[in-house]
Order: sequence, then C-alpha cells, then structure tokens
Amino acid sequence: MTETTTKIFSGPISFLKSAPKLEFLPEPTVPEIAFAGRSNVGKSSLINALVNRNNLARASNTPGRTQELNFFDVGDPAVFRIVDMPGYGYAKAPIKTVQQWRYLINDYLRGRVVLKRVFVLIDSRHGIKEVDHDIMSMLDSAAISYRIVLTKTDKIKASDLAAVETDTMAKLRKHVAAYPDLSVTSAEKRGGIEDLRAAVLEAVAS
Ligand SMILES: Nc1nc2c(ncn2[C@@H]2O[C@H](COP(=O)(O)OP(=O)(O)OP(=O)(O)O)[C@@H](O)[C@H]2O)c(=O)[nH]1
Ligand SMILES: [Mg+2]
Repeated sequence: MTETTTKIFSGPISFLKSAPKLEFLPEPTVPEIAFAGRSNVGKSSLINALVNRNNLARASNTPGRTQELNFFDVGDPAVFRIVDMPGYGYAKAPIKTVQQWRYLINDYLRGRVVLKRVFVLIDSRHGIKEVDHDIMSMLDSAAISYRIVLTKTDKIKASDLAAVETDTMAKLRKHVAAYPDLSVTSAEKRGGIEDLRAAVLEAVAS
C-alpha cells in the first residue's frame, strides 16, 4: 500500500447524508464509488473495514438494514465519496418494495455522472446468483464499470474458495463492463482490505 493510500483512509471520513429519493442526492462535485450487492452480503461491513471504522456504515444481521443511498465523504474537503447502497434481492423490506429499490438504484446508477465504479459484492459461499447476474447485465447495458468483490471468505474452506474464484472469473469474463479481476475479502478478518483500498483509489482516479 502506498503512503497516499494510508493517508487518505486514515484521515477524516464522515457520513454526509442519506438519500431516500433521487432528489435528495448530494451535488455531484467529487468522484463516487458505490457498493452494491444482495442484502446481507456484507456491504456496510466492508465499507467499515475499508475505512477502518467500526460503525460508520451501519451493519446488521437483519437483511434490508440499509434502505437508502448513504454517502460518506473521504477526506476533508472530500476527495471522493463512498456510497453504501440498499441491498437487492430481499422482498420483506418494511418501507420499500423491491420494485421501488430497483427504480432508485437503476436511476442513480444510470444518471450519476460522477459515479466511477460500482463494487458488486458476492457472498463467497454462494457465488454469482441469478439476481446478481441481472444487476451485472443492467450495469453492462448502462456502460457502468464495475468490479466483483467476494465477501465473507473467512466462512469457507480455502479449496472451496479457489473453486468459487475460478467460477466467478469465468462468469465475469462474459460481462463487458466487468473489470477483469476479482477482489477477495473478509471484513471480519480484515482480509484483502489493502488490495481493495488500492482498487478503490484506482477507480477514483480512472
Ligand atoms: N463472518 C463474516 N461475517 C460478515 C462479514 N461481513 C459481514 N458479515 C456479517 O453479515 C451480516 C450482514 O452484514 P452487512 O454489512 O450489514 O450487510 P449489507 O450487505 O450491508 O446488508 P443490507 O444493508 O441489508 O443490504 C452481519 O451480521 C455481518 O456481521 C465477513 O467478512 N465475515
Ligand atoms: Mg447495509
């Protein structure tokens, strides 16, 4: 990890705002990178690991915890923003239907000029599911660059992980907007976090 990487992630990082609707999005003044993925895949936990804070993004055992687009400023003044997105693929959300979520996410992803890359998180125990494939296809057709990140690797055996990595690489090669590499992470054990930081900074600079 370079000195600049260390500096930016150990410097000021703060919650900016939640946007339940598109009209509440912050002004698009700095680059953004977004974390997307099925409910409970570990988006909020991975953001916390990335910025080395315990509870900046609110993680929870209950799927559907994050229900809005949450924006975090990295740097003061902000150099870039991290966006924690509501999870997809979960039908029992108390305040929003899956369809409403889909519209929110779809509109944000398509319309956001400062959005540099989406990090699409995949639970390493499950691999790419149909709903992930749908999201990836949506990103392909919107020409939004994204990178696949395997999560919760502390929960599976090394041999199983190797098989999931191979399978995931084969699948992502068929998607035009997918970055041709994988991030392999554990928020719990802090695995792959420094590589992920480098991937985030590379995306911000792209
Ligand atoms: N063992 C293990 N558990 C994890 C890891 N990352 C997240 N979890 C757990 O998985 C659950 C869901 O994590 P969240 O970070 O809230 O998931 P999310 O994707 O933000 O979920 P939504 O906001 O509901 O879409 C929590 O109980 C976390 O503690 C990991 O790397 N390893
Ligand atoms: Mg969350």
